[in-house]
Amino acid sequence: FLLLAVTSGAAYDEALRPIDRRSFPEGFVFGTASAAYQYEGGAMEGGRGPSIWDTFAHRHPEKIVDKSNGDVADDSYHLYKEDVRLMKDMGMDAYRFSISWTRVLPGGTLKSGVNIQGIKYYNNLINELLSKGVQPFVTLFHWDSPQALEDKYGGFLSPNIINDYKDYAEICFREFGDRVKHWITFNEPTKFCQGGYASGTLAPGRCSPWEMGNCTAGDSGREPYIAGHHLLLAHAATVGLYKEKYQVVQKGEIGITLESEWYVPFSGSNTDNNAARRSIDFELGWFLDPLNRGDYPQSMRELVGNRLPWFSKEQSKLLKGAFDFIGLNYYTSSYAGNLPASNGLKNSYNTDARANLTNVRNGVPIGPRAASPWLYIYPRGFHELLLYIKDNYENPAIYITENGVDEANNKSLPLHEALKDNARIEYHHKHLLAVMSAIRDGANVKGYFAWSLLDNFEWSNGYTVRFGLNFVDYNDGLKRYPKLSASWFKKFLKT
Ligand SMILES: OC[C@@H]1[C@@H](O)[C@H](O)[C@@H](O)c2nnnn21
Repeated sequence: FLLLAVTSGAAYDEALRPIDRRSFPEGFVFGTASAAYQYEGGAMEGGRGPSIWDTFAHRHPEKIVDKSNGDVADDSYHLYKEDVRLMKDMGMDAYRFSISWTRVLPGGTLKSGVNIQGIKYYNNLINELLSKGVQPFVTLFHWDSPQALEDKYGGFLSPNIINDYKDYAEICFREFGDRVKHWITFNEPTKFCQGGYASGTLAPGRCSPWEMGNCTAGDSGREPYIAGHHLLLAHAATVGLYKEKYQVVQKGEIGITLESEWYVPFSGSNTDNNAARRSIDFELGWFLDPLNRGDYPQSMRELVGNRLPWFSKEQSKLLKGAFDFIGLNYYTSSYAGNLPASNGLKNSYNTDARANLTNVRNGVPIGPRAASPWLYIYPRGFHELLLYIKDNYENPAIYITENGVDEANNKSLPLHEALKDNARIEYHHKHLLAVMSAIRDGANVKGYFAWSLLDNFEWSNGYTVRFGLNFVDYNDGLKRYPKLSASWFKKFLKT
């Protein structure tokens, strides 16, 4: 027992104990994840309307490292059957994908008309998945709001988005809910609000003049919180609709995908410990506190003050417990040090937490760095984060909806070399061990989705990094080639 206790405690760090799916609870779901704008392509095909990402990538190619966009991406709009074959071949139980709001409602609103070709595409994808025994996990919003609503009333900056989002969700419940039993309302609201409205590095690319995003408009100290507030109200309204009108008949479950890093205090000082806690509050608690207890974290109330909107009593009630599960995306961890409150700081979500975040302490990185500059490999953080959620948020049911690592898109590497992604095998192995040890410590984790099935359009990094278990040859018809990690998962999942 002692040996088990020792290995289970630090297994994800040291000994890479051999594991397979039988190391996880019966019924634990394994899958891969994707997103519409990053995979589908067919941006102007099949009646699809423009999203804010179409506008952002075309209007600001300078904001994308290789000036690329998602017009074609992996062309899953045409190649989805090949994608399903790959996941089936790995032995995956499920596939998490997102629906493009503007492929279903090109003008964003119900009144502007439903695009039958869009409904047809998603029916084809869902039916193909089910025919191969793969469960669909559907994200309704993965950052690609309708441009028409951005133009009409500023998208998530307006409360009008609440009803328009709810109408869009209801179309999806009605058209696909007989076969889709796992719904995710939003993907990573923190990243969407921070990237879209504080730093301006993601669509719609709004920020204050002093931020790095070189934006033409925005207010980094207010707009992230306004957008996040309306997103939470849209989530609550949609969960209420699903539970009232669809869940009893369709017998599905609904949740939201949140993301968080783990934060290690830079030093053992109290001020650094508090900075680490504030960092989690501003990243995870921003959305998980309202869902758990009906209001934002105390630290946000104190530090953001009158820039942080209030919930009415009724809204708090609608929000509290508005989920059957929490989707959690984990990739990396950082050191957090206290950032003394100084008058010189201009209001921005990016500095409101008063934390100085770094990945290196005294010259030593927290872990090996992947291709993306923000991704340092620290599996221990996954274990700590899962236990933190268990202990501070009443142990909610959790699906790991994304976990993964990237390598650089090295165009001079011959194909057979590019497929040797041993670093990705080690990453997933160590992070799966971290999940196992968290489950052993009582965390209620129900599934794990690797990001990502395929190499894809990586937002501001374009196609310069590769996150896929399967290689996509962008120079030869977007052909897919399983990397070594795909074979590793095939063995891991084989029973
Ligand atoms: O950066 C890799 C991936 C993106 O490709 C996903 O779209 C996004 O949900 C995410 N969140 N954290 N990391 N990721």
